Amino acid sequence: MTQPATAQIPAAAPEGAADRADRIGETILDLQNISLSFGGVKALTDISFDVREHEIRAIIGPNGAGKSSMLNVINGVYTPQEGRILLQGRQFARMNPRRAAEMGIARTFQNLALFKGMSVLDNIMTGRNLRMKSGVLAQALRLGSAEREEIAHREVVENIIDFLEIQAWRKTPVGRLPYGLQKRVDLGRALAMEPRILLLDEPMAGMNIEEKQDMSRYILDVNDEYGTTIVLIEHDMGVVMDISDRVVVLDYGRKIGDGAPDEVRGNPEVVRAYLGASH
Ligand SMILES: Nc1ncnc2c1ncn2[C@@H]1O[C@H](COP(=O)(O)OP(=O)(O)OP(=O)(O)O)[C@@H](O)[C@H]1O
Repeated sequence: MTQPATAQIPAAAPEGAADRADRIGETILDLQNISLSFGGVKALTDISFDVREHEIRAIIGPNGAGKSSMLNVINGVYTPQEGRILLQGRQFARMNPRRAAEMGIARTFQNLALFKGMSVLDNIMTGRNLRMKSGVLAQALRLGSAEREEIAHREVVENIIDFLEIQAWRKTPVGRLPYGLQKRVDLGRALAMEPRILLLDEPMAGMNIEEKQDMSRYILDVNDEYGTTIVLIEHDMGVVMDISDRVVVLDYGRKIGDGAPDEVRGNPEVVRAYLGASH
């Protein structure tokens, strides 16, 4: 059964949005006329939007709207047939995951990409891989420079563990943690890359209300304290409207809305898409 749009699109003003608005900078990521098809299926049609430095930018839309595809275009997993990506002023017809990571894009996954048998500490440490200079052999032999490097990396990881308040589970295998905490560890792994842009794929999926509130606070804190630009996909409209500076709305692979939460909430096409949606 469908619910009235007002029930799905809450009217709460974004908390702290005015403060953050002062800190939002120039465009850091610009998607221009992106089209992506899988065989006969058009996942994205002529989508353009930009992301500004230090912004929290949400991508929303009903099931199958193209949100995950858009995130996969940004981090180079999918190559669009048309359009271009401008990242920090450099133009790309195609991105690839390694280049995206080297240019400071990190990502969390809807279906967690953690090593369940490894500890919280070691999982977050995997996020440092790209930044490690010394090879596996030097580290295994604990050669001087490799040891110093590992100590420095561990310090970054310990700071992230403190920041996310997961000290009590540092040595616990991730598979033994409740789902909400595993999501927090996945965020920690992405933060360990010290990203400039963080892509969050449904960070609150499967969480209870309390876990959602915690995760919202961590996202806002990452944005504030680390200055990280955040692009997030989220189904929970309440969360999106509360924490986002601007929202892009997709429906059937097309952009039907783009603006501040209040503007998007009042957009008749967006209301129609959500009234017609089954979730
Ligand atoms: N790898 C793929 N191969 C074929 N079709 C795909 C692939 N990935 C996505 N699609 C199709 O592209 C369209 C957009 O899917 P996408 O997963 O991007 O939407 P979404 O908004 O993220 O959906 P959801 O909210 O359900 O996760 C859908 O029709 C989907 O079936």
